Formats: sequence, C-alpha cells, structure tokens
Amino acid sequence: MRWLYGRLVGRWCSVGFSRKISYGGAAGGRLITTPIFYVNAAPHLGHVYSAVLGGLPAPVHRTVRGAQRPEHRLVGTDEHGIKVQQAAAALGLNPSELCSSISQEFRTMFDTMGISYTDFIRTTEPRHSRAVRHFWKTLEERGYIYKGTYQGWYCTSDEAFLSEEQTTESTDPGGNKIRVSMESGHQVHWMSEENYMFRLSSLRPELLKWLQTGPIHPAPFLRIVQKWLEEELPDLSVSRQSSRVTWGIPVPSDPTHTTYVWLDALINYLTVANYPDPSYSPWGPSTHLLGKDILRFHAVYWPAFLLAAGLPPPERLLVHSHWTCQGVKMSKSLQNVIDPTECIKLYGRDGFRYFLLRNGSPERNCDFNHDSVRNLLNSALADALGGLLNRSTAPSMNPEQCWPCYQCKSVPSSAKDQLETLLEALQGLPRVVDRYMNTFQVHKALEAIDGGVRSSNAFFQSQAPWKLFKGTEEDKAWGRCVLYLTLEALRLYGTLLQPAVPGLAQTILHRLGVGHDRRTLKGNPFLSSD
Ligand SMILES: Nc1ncnc2c1ncn2[C@@H]1O[C@H](COP(=O)(O)OP(=O)(O)OP(=O)(O)O)[C@@H](O)[C@H]1O
Repeated sequence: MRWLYGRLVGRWCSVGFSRKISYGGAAGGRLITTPIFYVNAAPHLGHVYSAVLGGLPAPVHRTVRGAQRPEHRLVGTDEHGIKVQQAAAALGLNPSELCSSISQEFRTMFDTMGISYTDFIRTTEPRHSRAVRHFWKTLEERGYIYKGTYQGWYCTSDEAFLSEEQTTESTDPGGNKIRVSMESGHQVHWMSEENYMFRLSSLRPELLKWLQTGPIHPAPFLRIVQKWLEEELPDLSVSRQSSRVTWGIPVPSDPTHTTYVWLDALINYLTVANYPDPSYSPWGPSTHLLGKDILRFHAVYWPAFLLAAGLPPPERLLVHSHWTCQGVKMSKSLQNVIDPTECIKLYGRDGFRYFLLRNGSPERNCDFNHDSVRNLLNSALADALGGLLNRSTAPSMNPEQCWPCYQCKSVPSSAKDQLETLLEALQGLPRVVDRYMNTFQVHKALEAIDGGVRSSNAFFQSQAPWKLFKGTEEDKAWGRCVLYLTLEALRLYGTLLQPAVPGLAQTILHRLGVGHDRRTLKGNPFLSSD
C-alpha cells in the first residue's frame, strides 16, 4: 500500500449522492457573454441555464490544461424599454426601483448558483449610457442613421419589428382574433411612427461575407440566418418617440426620441470593454452565448451595428435551445416558469446544475419536469458515481484507507479485453470532454463522463476485488490493481466534473485525498500516480 494522496479522508455524505432524492423532500483576451437579462420579472430556470453554461469555459481550461486563460466573463441586466416601464407601473413602482430590485435578484441567483463572472453590467449605469450615446453619434457621422417613418407590425413582448410574413392570425383566450409573431407566438400591433431608421439594408453584402466565416454554431442556426439574409432586409427603426417610451436612453441629438432598447442593450458588450475610452480595444475573440429567441438580434442586427460603426463583428455566436413547460417555451411573459430557488432547495445547487447541463441542449428544446430530474440524479449521481465511490472507498474494501499500489504483474486473461477498452476510453476522456465543453456541448461532455463511470462500475463489479482479497497472493495483487484503477478513474471523473458541478467534484476529490494542487490534469494525467 502506498500513500500517494495521503489517507482517504472524510465520509461520503453529500445529500442526493449517498442517499436517494425523493420528490417533495427538503432537499487571451477573450470575451464571453451570456445575454443580459431583461428585468421585467424575476429570474427563471432558462436564465439560470444560460448563465451556468456561459460560466464553464474558463474552469474547463484550468481543469484540463492547468493554466489560467485571460477571459472576461460578462453577465448583467437589460433594464430599459416599454416592458419595464409597464411592469413598474403595474406594481406602482418607478422603473428605477423595479430595475434595482430585479437586477439584485439576478445577481443573487448567479451567486447562489456559483456562476463566475468578471463584470456584472446594468444598462442603467452611466458608463453604459455614455457608450450608447457615443455609438449613436458614430453611426450618425458614418451616415447610417436617417429620419423616416416606420410602418409595420411591432411585438412589444419581443421588442421586435416584424414583416407581414413573420406574423399570423390567432385567437386570444377571449376568442378574439389577434395577430401574433410566428416565431414567439406573442401578440403584435400595427405601428406607424416617425422615428430614426438604421440603414440595415445596405449592410447585406458585408453580413453575408461575415457569415462565410462560419461564426454561428450549431450549424442549423447558421442556415436560419443565411435564409433571413436572402429574404427582404428592410431598414430598422432604432428609436421610439419619448412621449411613448420614456424609460430609455435619449437620442443624443434629439431628446424627443428614445434609443431602441435592442440597440441600447447590445452595446453593453462594448461598454464592458471600456468603449469609447482610448483604452478601449475590442476583446478578441469574442463569444456570445444566447438563446435561439434572440438569434436575429445577435446574428443580424448586432454585427450590422458593429460593421456600420467600423468595428469587427463577433467571432462566435453559440446558440442554445429552450427549456419548455409542457412543450411551451418557459418565459416571464407567459408566466409558465420554473423557479430556480425551489429547484435548488429540492436538488441542491450541484444537483440542479448537473440536471440543467446534462439535459439542456443547443439543438433541441428540453421539457422540464421533476420526474426527469429525480431519475437522472438518482441514476447518474447517486447510483453510478456515488455507488462506485462509496464501494471503492469503504473501510471494508480498503481497511487502511490509502491508495493501493499499481503493480499489475499479470492481468487475468478473462479481464484483458475489458481492461484494455476501459483504459483506452479513460485516457481519451479529457480530450473528449475538453472539446465538447469548449463548444458548449456540455451535455455530451457529461454523457461521456457518465459513460466512463458506468464502464468503471462494470469493471469493478465483474472483477469483484472484495472476493480477490480473500484469494491467493496473485488474486490479491490483481485486486489491489482493480482498486487502484477504480480510484484513479474516480480522480479523473472528479477532476473533469469540477467546472460543471464544483461542489460535488470537490467532495469526490476530498474523499479521495487529492490535494488542491493536484486537482488539474496538467501534470497529473490519468494513471500518473503510478
Ligand atoms: N425558456 C428558456 N430556455 C432557455 N433559455 C432561456 C429561456 N428563457 C430565457 N432564456 C435565456 O434568457 C435570454 C432572454 O431572456 P429574457 O429576459 O428575454 O427572458 P424571457 O423569459 O424570454 O422574457 P420575456 O418572456 O419577457 O420575453 C434568452 O436568450 C436565453 O438565453
């Protein structure tokens, strides 16, 4: 027996892993952004998912490569516009009070969920209105803004202008005929107003050129944007008359108009890089993570605004699909949301994070229900991972509570194939996880780790070290080898799980006696402890 990581310490006693969960019980220069969230209501599960996902790349880099990568991680709240104005009026508050209170709720939620960030921006901050005013003047000076009349459908819920083809007829709950957005299902109204227009139509060739660099992932969303750009691309209204929308940033040259909330909101990605100070240098490469509901704003309007201002368009847009409730997108306006606080109470922070990251996906919507959370956590974490850890570190299996020697003189012929397949899979696992995590296909990374855990369980069960320890000297040596390989595999899983479920991973590594200086694979790869 060797004392590689010191004694196995502590007891495995994390709620939900050694015990089962029962429903209803207590329980380099790189800018990465998640959308800044609109403060017309409290955060829901969909926001938490986006924010958790956006917080992963830096920890992944640290875990696998051992190095810190300069990274600016932005989160924040989008606070202007008519929806906030209306929500505040309905509550008898002034908009500023509502914004401060809901923005704080988002911040508290991010902290509770262990989401790391380097800047939390609020679009009502003075640094942001300075950036917006400067950006507006730049667009004006470069000839991209003119006064015109906008006539068409407007969806207040989505703060979006829609063409006739993007709307359809529907019926409201009272049986009245209404027009709705085909994309979101929210009601639209006919609007005719004199305001400031942005020459979006003139930017089509440059946008198409940008699309050729393949900046949008996964590919189906790139195709959607290509299709949009093949259709009509009318100029965009970028102001509202301030008599109607008071809560926003006034147009610098004309205070009778308020800046369109999406132009205002998107500029936050520049504000956090100190735009327009002389010290401003665009963060590169910049990655924006977003839900598919705001694809048009990020993949058409935002690069167009940047190109018009003479700035580089974003390098990568990573798009994810939606959490739904009974098939309908979870959304504040529809009030069909799942409260993240309730989920944290039921499943713990890491259980909730694991579920979101394992089941959420870029390509397909995912329906939320408590049964699927309970089933996943019981099967993947309590039974497979927790079971393996408990069994392989139990005092009955390892009375001296230390790491056995990896002295595998001879592998029984019956175990050779299984061992070879397992070792090959585990040696390649960090590369697989790193690749998936860096492209935000986190569900695939977690699936790969879970696959490893299940193969380790099968190996442990079929070799039955508890029986080998009662056999010949050769059996005992092989038993120690099986135990060593299992603990080493658990060290690998614990290390790789740190970005997704930091608390749970620390519990595993602590239980294995792995010191804080060894919780990266850089310098400590799989089987390096031999
Ligand atoms: N159901 C959802 N699933 C996944 N992500 C979501 C969901 N709802 C919101 N988000 C995340 O929040 C971003 C937009 O947030 P927003 O504040 O507009 O939320 P919302 O609930 O859709 O609001 P509203 O109903 O007022 O439109 C999305 O782009 C996405 O990143």
